[in-house]
Amino acid sequence: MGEVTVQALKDVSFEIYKGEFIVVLGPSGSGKSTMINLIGGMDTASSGEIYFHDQPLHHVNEKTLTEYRRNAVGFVFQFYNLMPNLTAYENVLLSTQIAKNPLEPMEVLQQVGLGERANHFPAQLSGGEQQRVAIARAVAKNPEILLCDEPTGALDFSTGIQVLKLLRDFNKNYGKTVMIITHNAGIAAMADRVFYIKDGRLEKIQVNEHPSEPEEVTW
Ligand SMILES: Nc1ncnc2c1ncn2[C@@H]1O[C@H](COP(=O)(O)OP(=O)(O)OP(=O)(O)O)[C@@H](O)[C@H]1O
Repeated sequence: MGEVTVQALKDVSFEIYKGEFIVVLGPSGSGKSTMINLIGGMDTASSGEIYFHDQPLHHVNEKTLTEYRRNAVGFVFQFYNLMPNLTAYENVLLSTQIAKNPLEPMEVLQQVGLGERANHFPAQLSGGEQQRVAIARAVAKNPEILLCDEPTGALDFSTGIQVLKLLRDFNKNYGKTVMIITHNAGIAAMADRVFYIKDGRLEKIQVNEHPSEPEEVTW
């Protein structure tokens, strides 16, 4: 930034395995979003290496990154980012139209409990319902990795637990990798592994031998 150099991540090195449920915890500004954006191919690192299976994501062109994002990655954001002028169904449908091996949009909407609300626009849905549409949209692409940036940050406790349950179901039922970044230490109990980020460094990785069920999580 002008004369100031901000190093968002430093010496960070780790592997994520297929089907893991990872929670990344850290204070504001510690580098969590930067990490998830690098893994999701939304940002490129100024140095270092990132691989998805054997495919490098560093030093690749925008077309390769676009294909990677399109086929391998689903994103869930804190503030849903739904298209306001499309219905719930159309929001999900749109993402399946660019994916290689998508799931049936209506089936996924039913799985998140919104089959009856498919023809409603985002403004006609509550925050929790909008987040469920956003999860359906990400899941319907059938990605290998689901990256979630503060997915429960704007929700009340019980709606947050419902959303965590959906993310956990996707992880368990489809064997997909889920990574959640959050300030909320309570969510860490659900993870197979917890990454603690501080000042751009990966301070510690904690392994949970017995991850909690979403219903047991509290904050
Ligand atoms: N585009 C950018 N230009 C300059 N600095 C940036 C940029 N993006 C992030 N940073 C800085 O990099 C550091 C890490 O930011 P990042 O957004 O990854 O943190 P975070 O842990 O996700 O924070 P929060 O929980 O508040 O979202 C911060 O110091 C931030 O100010």
